[in-house]
Amino acid sequence: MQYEVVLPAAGSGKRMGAGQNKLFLLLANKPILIHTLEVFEQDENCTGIWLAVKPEEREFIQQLLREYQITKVKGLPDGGEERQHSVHSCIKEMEQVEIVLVHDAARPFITQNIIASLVKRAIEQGAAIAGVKAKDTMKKVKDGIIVETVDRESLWMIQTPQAFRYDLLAEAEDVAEKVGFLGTDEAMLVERLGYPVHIVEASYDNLKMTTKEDLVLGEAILKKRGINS
Ligand SMILES: Nc1ccn([C@@H]2O[C@H](COP(=O)(O)OP(=O)(O)OP(=O)(O)O)[C@@H](O)[C@H]2O)c(=O)n1
Ligand SMILES: C[C@](O)(CO)[C@H](O)COP(=O)(O)O
Repeated sequence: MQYEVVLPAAGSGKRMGAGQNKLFLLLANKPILIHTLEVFEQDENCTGIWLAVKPEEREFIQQLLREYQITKVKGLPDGGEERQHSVHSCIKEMEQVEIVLVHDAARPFITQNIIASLVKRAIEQGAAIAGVKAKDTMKKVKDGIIVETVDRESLWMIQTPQAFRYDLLAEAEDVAEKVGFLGTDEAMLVERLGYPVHIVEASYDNLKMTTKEDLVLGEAILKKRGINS
């Protein structure tokens, strides 16, 4: 059940509006980035971590890794213009492993149980991603007017981790780069190859820290887990 994980951490946090990389913001007095890293550092099945970082932030992040005794990081490749490029830079640098997970560094509430379910399914099926069923009615809108209500029963809100056989994801990333296809998650790149991607039900707590409101929710999730500011 071993795997290596790619954590894209080279974003700009525009929607957070913090004026800095949102991963450096504190939740319960610890950087968001460290919360996420500690889940994988403490997972015995994780044999390596790859962090895509902004060059100008590399030294600060390396300092954080030392301060919080994160020992599994194998590389800190340069992030790219888009999230997909940041992930691809890690995939190109790492050596072939059986299973690779891609997980947003901005999702600090992931649990080892969900990770284990994803890795197991990826070993069985080749590709498996985290998600939760849509709770709200979803509609397509054009020019401010509803054009379609989408059947909610078939809708899932997709998260990370996304787990793949390494060679499958590497091929999908290479093909996407070659044809100039840009997706919002890794599964899209594998789907377009015609390969079935399986869903694993995760948790509504597996939030991505995106806007300021998420920080309040994040503190509440940590408090629920007995981790207080
Ligand atoms: N070029 C990019 C863009 C995003 N990310 C990472 O991908 C994850 C999910 O992206 P998102 O939540 O969109 O982060 P940002 O791009 O920083 O946010 P925004 O879109 O609000 O600027 C984050 O951990 C972010 O650091 C990355 O490594 N490289
Ligand atoms: C990969 C992802 O987290 C799945 O929901 C999401 O697409 C990332 O989007 P972002 O805009 O790059 O945060």
